[in-house]
Amino acid sequence: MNAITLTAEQRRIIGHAGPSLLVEAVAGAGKTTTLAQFAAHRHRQGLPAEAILVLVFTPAAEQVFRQRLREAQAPDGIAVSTYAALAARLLGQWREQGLIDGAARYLDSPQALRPQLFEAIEQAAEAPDADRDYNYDLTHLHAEIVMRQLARLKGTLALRRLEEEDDATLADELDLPRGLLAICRRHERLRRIEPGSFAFQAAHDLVPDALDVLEQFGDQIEPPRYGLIVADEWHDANAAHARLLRRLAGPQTCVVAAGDREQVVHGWHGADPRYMGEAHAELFPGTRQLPLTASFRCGPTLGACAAALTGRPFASSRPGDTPVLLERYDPAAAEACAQQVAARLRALAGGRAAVLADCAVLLHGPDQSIALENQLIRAGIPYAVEGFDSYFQRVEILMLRGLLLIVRKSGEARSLHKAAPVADVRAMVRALGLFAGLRHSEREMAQAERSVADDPDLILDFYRGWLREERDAAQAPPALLRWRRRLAAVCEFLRQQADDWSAGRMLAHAAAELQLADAARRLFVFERDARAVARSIDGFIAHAEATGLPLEGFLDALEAAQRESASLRKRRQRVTLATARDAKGKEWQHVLLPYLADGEFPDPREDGGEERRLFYVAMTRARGALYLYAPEGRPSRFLATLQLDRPPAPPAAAAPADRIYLRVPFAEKDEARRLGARWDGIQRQWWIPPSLARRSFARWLADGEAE
Ligand SMILES: Nc1ncnc2c1ncn2[C@@H]1O[C@H](COP(=O)(O)OP(=O)(O)OP(=O)(O)O)[C@@H](O)[C@H]1O
Repeated sequence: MNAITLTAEQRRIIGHAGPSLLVEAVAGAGKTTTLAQFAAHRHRQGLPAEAILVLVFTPAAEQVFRQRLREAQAPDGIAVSTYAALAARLLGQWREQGLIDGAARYLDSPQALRPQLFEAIEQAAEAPDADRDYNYDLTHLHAEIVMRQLARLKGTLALRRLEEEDDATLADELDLPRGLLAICRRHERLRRIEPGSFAFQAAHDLVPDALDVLEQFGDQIEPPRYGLIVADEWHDANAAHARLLRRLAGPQTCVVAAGDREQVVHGWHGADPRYMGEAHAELFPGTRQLPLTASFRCGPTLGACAAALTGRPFASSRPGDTPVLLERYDPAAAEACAQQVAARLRALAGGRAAVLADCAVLLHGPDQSIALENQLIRAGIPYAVEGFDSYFQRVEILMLRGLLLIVRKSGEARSLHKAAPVADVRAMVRALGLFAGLRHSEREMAQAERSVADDPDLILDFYRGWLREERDAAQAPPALLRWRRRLAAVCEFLRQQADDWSAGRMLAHAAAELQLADAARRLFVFERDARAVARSIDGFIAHAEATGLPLEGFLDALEAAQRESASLRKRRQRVTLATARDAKGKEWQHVLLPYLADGEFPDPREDGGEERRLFYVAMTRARGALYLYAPEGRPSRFLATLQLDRPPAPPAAAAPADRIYLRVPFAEKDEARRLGARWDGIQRQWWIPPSLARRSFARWLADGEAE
């Protein structure tokens, strides 16, 4: 990238010398760029790289920040970390030093946490003071509710109060059932043996645990001290993040945070937009707020759409426009949307692969990728899948592929090795075992995978032996045993039809008989994940049906497509396929948003506000143009909000970069207005142009700014 010329606003931020600074700005206004330049500038002024810490929320944001640091020619030694990774590292160090107990087991997925969730539910149900009005179900849905509540209570630090306050008072205050709070308390007792000693930890425990240790053993621990801590995407901070940041900042630390309230997409873990305002100022008294007024990324037309969506002004300083184009597709035609997306990409690239590298197709969820990947493969368009697995490798698809391998009349025609790569055959064994709820040890599972990988025809033996045997009948729930028996019956039945039925028909039969959507619910704690899996299964079946191929032909086609996909994904210049959530902080010249249908985006089962913000994040990733794809008849309701039929936006006015912002208390706003100050709706601050005499506004300016 060419070196950028920093604006006066950016220079003012970078030159900030006080202890704490907060920047709020719309998408693409240069927050990350300016923070990276800030760090580079401090380093050039003599602050060692090791004294600088950059904190972000996701590995994807970490990647973006490192890139911006390189652009700012900052040294490699600057640490960029997620809060969770930092907390894990600190906990590890304290364990090594013997300050805290070393036994904590890390549970890396909601599924892995499920037994503990169920145990807490059971314990709470059996307690003498159990809430008679509460339903202590041992179901996936209930586990999800508990898990979400735990993440939120931890993120907001309300869980700590459970030890000190009684459930009834707290339940009233937090507007939660007393039974649910009691389960959360049980769970925390199972987990936290004593201060500094944890039986197990999930991702949402890491930051609150590190904070607890810091607060409880503060006198024995010397936390790492930094000269500068940079907090990007600060709008996603919850109370635990904010307190950890406060603890890490020593008296000499400069804390610089930036964010955009309209981009909060982590409400589920208690993200609190107040940290973009009054709560931040409470933690870091004397915080200075400085603005970045306009988006460098999104031109006026896209800016006007963003403003219409959010109800908040969106200024642009991009020299060119970012047009927004809407294409309709026929929802009755199976792959129409994916075909139109592929055609657009082909037209954009016009044979130049480099263009593709600056294009992204952003999805609401990974389950939407099947038709798209197939179209890209057919059209020979190189692509990369970011943040989720290509559909060939997803657990539900591996399970269906395993099922097809079981029911084919194998052995005679060719080896199974030809039907799928060895690594996939192993993964299929694991996926089948997962869906069937097999409780084999890791060692036994690995052995089964190895034998099937050595001789893939053994998949049949695996199925006959393990899937049908019932040696864990005593522990397995009866519904699961019934499901396994049904699976065995479906497989036997389908083996009889292998010569006559198409692969699509077989899969549709299996999905209906085995109620695969419900089976997915058994596996996933989060309803959202289970729904995505169910939709992905539907997508795969629709694809198989659309090919009309018999089983062997379909397996051949699948294998060829997978080979082609692997080779396309190896190319250097390729289109990015990602979810809107994973696209946060990134940008591309062309952004395509497919499947903007009613019921898809926004998903009516998700929080409406968060879905709108997710849509805002997705659309504001575009620099050059944004392409929207909506079905005829039932488009996403966000499209109407965008007011796409307004006349074209005028070219961007020059960046209002030279505004001088004032700190005017609410009671003095009329006085400021009378003197000529103007209101900036984005920054929610009063400002004056440089042409006005600053002396008249001195009381609202920082020291040194009034001259
Ligand atoms: N002074 C400048 N002149 C020109 N372009 C700039 C300038 N500062 C930043 N940019 C460009 O603006 C674009 C957006 O920058 P950046 O990603 O830092 O914005 P952001 O506010 O962090 O965005 P988001 O809110 O989406 O995370 C990038 O392409 C960046 O290179």
